[in-house]
Amino acid sequence: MNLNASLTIALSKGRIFEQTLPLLANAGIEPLDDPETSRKLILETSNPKVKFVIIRASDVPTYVQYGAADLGVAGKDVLLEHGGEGLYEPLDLKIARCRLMVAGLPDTQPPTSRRLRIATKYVHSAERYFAAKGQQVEIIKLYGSMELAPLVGLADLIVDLVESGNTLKANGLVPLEHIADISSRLVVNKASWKMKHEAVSALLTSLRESVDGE
Ligand SMILES: Nc1ncnc2c1ncn2[C@@H]1O[C@H](COP(=O)(O)OP(=O)(O)OP(=O)(O)O)[C@@H](O)[C@H]1O
Ligand SMILES: O=P(O)(O)OC[C@H]1O[C@H](OP(=O)(O)OP(=O)(O)O)[C@H](O)[C@@H]1O
Repeated sequence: MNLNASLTIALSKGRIFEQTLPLLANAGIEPLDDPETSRKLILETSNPKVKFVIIRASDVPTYVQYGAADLGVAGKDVLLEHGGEGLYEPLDLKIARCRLMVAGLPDTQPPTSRRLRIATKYVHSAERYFAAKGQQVEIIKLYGSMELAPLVGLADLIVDLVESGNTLKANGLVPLEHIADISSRLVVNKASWKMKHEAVSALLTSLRESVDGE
């Protein structure tokens, strides 16, 4: 792909990097270093006009919103929390698919003397979900290992991602309510969309062809 402008793409290590790589490779973009072994945070690629910045999954929308990256790949869960300000979300890459769910111990009863406590990393999504149901809850913000919270009495329920269900099962929890289907999306900085439209469109077209299997 012959680009007329340079592009910076924000990616997170792990499943998003691994699953985005084949799509970018179809567009002729391959990293010159492996982020799993290199400590570099800026990776050059086989296309001299394209570089990757390697950041935390939940930081991707922020980098793209402020134009520190032109594009990024972020889970819909992360985008729902961020709110999407300053971003376009033109393509569902259909990778890193899972569900955002309410889960808990199988026999969970709503408490009578206090609000239901929900432990989650997804504070905004959980607030919106329970508010829409007209249920008053207390949200407890955690940064990981949500599955532990009901086991040690920190919360009644959790809101977390479920794929195979193995993590819930291993901890004696069950999925209870489905909040949203999640997959990763290509996000584009609104200014880059205008100023670098030709380059962004070329990449978008190529990624769309890969996703649709054309
Ligand atoms: N078990 C899973 N199966 C499929 N997709 C998942 C799963 N867990 C997370 N995802 C998706 O992949 C994205 C990246 O997840 P990853 O585990 O790499 O980052 P994280 O550890 O959740 O984020 P951070 O480092 O910012 O805390 C998530 O935002 C979500 O959209
Ligand atoms: O239904 P499952 O297939 O078991 O997947 C669900 C698990 O996957 C995610 O964690 P992940 O493995 O990404 O670890 P993390 O805490 O580093 O995000 C999520 O937070 C769940 O714990």
